[in-house]
Amino acid sequence: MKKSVHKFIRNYQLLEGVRSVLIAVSGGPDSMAMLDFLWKNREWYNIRILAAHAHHQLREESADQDLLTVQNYCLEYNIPFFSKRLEVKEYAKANRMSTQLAARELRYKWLEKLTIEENVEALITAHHGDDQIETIMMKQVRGYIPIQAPGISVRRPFGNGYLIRPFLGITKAEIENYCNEEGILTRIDESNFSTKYTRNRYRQEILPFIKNENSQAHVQMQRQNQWLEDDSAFLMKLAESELNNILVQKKEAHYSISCDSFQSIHVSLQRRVITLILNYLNIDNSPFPASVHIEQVMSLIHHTDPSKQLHIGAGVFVYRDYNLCHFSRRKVSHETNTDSIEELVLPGVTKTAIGEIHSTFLEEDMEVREGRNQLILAYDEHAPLFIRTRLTGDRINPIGINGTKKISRLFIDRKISQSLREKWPLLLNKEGNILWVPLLMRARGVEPIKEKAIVLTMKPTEEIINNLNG
Ligand SMILES: Nc1ncnc2c1ncn2[C@@H]1O[C@H](COP(=O)(O)OP(=O)(O)OP(=O)(O)O)[C@@H](O)[C@H]1O
Repeated sequence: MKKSVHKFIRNYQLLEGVRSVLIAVSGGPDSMAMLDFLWKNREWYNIRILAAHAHHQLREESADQDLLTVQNYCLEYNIPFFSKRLEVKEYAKANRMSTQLAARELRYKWLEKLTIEENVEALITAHHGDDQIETIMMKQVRGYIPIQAPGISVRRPFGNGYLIRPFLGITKAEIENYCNEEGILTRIDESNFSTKYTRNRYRQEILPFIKNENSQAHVQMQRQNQWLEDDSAFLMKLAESELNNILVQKKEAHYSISCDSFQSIHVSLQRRVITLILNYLNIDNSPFPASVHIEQVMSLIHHTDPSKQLHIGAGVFVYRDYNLCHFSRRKVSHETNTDSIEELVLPGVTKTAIGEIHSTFLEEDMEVREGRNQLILAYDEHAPLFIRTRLTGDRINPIGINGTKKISRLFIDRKISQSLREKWPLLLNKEGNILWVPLLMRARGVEPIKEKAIVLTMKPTEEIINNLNG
């Protein structure tokens, strides 16, 4: 293991020009091994070592033990040690996110501040080769924009310096062996075993299969990821200069490009140009665009349909005007309009003809009961969400029934009046699939993924309640 890590650090020149590092230590075997390894090799690399531990105040007793484990090691070797109690629960509540996400966000914010204050060139985390495999597999399955590398970066800009991961070339088993051999005291994170978290399911189900096929899969994936990262960085640079060539107009919330010029560049750069523009317009950094948005814009530009306007999400609209393609950010109305498609406000309240749809992020202790008036779904898979009224040919894959059902048939079966049928909201996901006809039917296969799930609740008007009861 020691040899592999030295080789990895040398090959990627991870500590070149680095004089001091801050190691993020949770108390688990990975980061304790990192602390021990770099401490014992500090003279070889000529680096100053500092350590930091974030106390998330979640599982109080065990979190105190985590802190003590790291603190004791640092005391023993006289390593400068920093720790902070982070208000994770409050932050999660205020930002309507899971406690896991909140802990990560707060931790990285604090660590970034520390690296700047302590004037260190690098933050070091102990992500390893197994983490790399899990991350790549999760991204492949869940979906990501394949113009970037899917895995964990060996090095990326962070604070005034870099975030570095020297263990990406070795496995968890190698790290555990190292801890045993060196007699390092470590803590076990119980949450690593719960199948409630997506990553743990991959760790338990997918990882053993891959390792059985090729015990060096982590080395392969690490290399592939690095090559993809280098290729993407190069192509993105090219796309930036192509964008300048095809740009006809650029205003604060508006970009116009020439379709002819766009079509003359390579398809690989076309996708990147669209991504660049959509990202420039995405001021609040919501998780967007998705690859499906890029495909939609590509087809808008290639197959001229002048009447077509795309609503990408985050208030960004794309439309054509002869040889021009316009990208424009507008304010999204919070009330639905019967003849257009609107993005659902997340989290928030959207008024519809039959009542209000309340959307919130799922909290750990929230009581929810899925039914016709409530839907829970995975944010990453489905958002942005849209609502619109029915169109001819609309169908849903109902839960509990094989095959699809016509929305028009559903309205007839449930004796919804003709005038209400025209106003009834339908909920669609980013791919345009109908997920929910509020109060009437849910689609199959929209089970929540606990990491970041949205709860949608329809609060119908009195009139609708009476109508449905009657
Ligand atoms: N409480 C903590 N305090 C300091 N560092 C931590 C803490 N928890 C995790 N880390 C650092 O982050 C690394 C990754 O840990 P883990 O996989 O649990 O975190 P994560 O939330 O998935 O992080 P990431 O978003 O970086 O993948 C650890 O090896 C360690 O270096």
